[in-house]
Amino acid sequence: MDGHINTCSAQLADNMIKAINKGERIEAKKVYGGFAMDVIARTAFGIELNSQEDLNHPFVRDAKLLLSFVSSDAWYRVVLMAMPCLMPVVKFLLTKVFQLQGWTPFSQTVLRIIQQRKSEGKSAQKHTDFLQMILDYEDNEKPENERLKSLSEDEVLGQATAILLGGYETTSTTLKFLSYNLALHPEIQEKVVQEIKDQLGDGDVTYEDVAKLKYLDVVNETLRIKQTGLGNSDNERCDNPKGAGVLIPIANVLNDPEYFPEPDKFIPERFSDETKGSRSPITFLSFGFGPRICIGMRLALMEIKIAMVHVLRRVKFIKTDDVQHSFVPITRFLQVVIFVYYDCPDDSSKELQRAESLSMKFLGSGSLREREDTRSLVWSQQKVLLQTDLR
Ligand code: HEM
Repeated sequence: MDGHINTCSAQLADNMIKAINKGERIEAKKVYGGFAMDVIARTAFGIELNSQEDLNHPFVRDAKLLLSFVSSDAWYRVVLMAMPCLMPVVKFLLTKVFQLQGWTPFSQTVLRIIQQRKSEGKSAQKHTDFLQMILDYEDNEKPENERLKSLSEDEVLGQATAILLGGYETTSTTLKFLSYNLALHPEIQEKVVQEIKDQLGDGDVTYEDVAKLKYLDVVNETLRIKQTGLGNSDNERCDNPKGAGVLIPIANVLNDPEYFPEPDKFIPERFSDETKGSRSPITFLSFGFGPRICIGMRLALMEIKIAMVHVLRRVKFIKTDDVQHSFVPITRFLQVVIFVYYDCPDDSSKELQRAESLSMKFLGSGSLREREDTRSLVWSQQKVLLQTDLR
């Protein structure tokens, strides 16, 4: 898998160099979005593409359509957040009237790949992607009673879609803000570059190499200061009313001075082994916590770090005040008006109760604009134009 990520990262760095040679600024979300799409296409579906250059590839086109359809600005998500009781009406409209336009082309693409893999028979096992891993459950040669339950086509499709939806926006937005923060803090950028020089050679970056890059945990500080997720949930352990949505605004925990002194400052050393060890692990909620923690966390961190190594070996991010703010839809603000908060039963873990009380502290104060969760939604809309140069 790290081989696929290295290939995409090298493409990413090449594309940045092309922009630099043309004297252009780099629109961070565009290049990192292309990169995240390429990594998902290769690691999850075994499709080799360079969407950073070829936006017309059918996989990219279908995936982008689906992503726009399920985006958190979508009208039906806002309606459902405010009025979950309207679920049957929205479901009817989406399936019968609007025909799930975004969903159909993507699911057809994935179903085509599944059929092709099935027609390849045993030789399909040469594919090393996520889709093949879940398809292989069906080919399990163990005795029937020891066999893992094989997944239906719909389930395979559902899992594949979850990977696309979970891995695209989050990873590309994190890379966008990481680059932005490194541009704002040249001394931190140089420390990262020095660590890469000291710890690694020039070639591809392996999983083991990534573990050597301690200071590159600057990624975690980026996730803390400009978190990409709005909330997390632990439905299994909490006693929610049937049908209730659960969102824990993680931003207030990540910005609580009790755990992260001077929270508005960008200080990667907060994530050094010593400092990290002195905090409860639940204070870092960027990937969630507990049984529903992000399943893509390790992949995301590896992907982001490998990308940064390839880019920072060749490219320098330069400080500029020119960050453009694009239009923030009103739906984004509406979304944060409603939170259905859960009531933890007494037997839930202490950590969860702690997170709850931190969240309540936050929820009880401030105007809508000051609320951290609103800030995180606005941040994810920001367009960042990076000023770069050859290193
Ligand atoms: C920086 C990148 C990422 C961040 C910040 C992030 C964050 C999160 C968060 C906060 C959750 C919710 C956890 C909860 O409900 O408690 C989540 C769930 C999830 N993430 Fe990620 N994620 C990232 C990357 C990825 C990637 C690369 C993938 C897939 C390859 C992925 C797949 C998923 C899936 C499938 C879930 C749902 C898990 C479940 O409900 O059991 N994520 N992620």
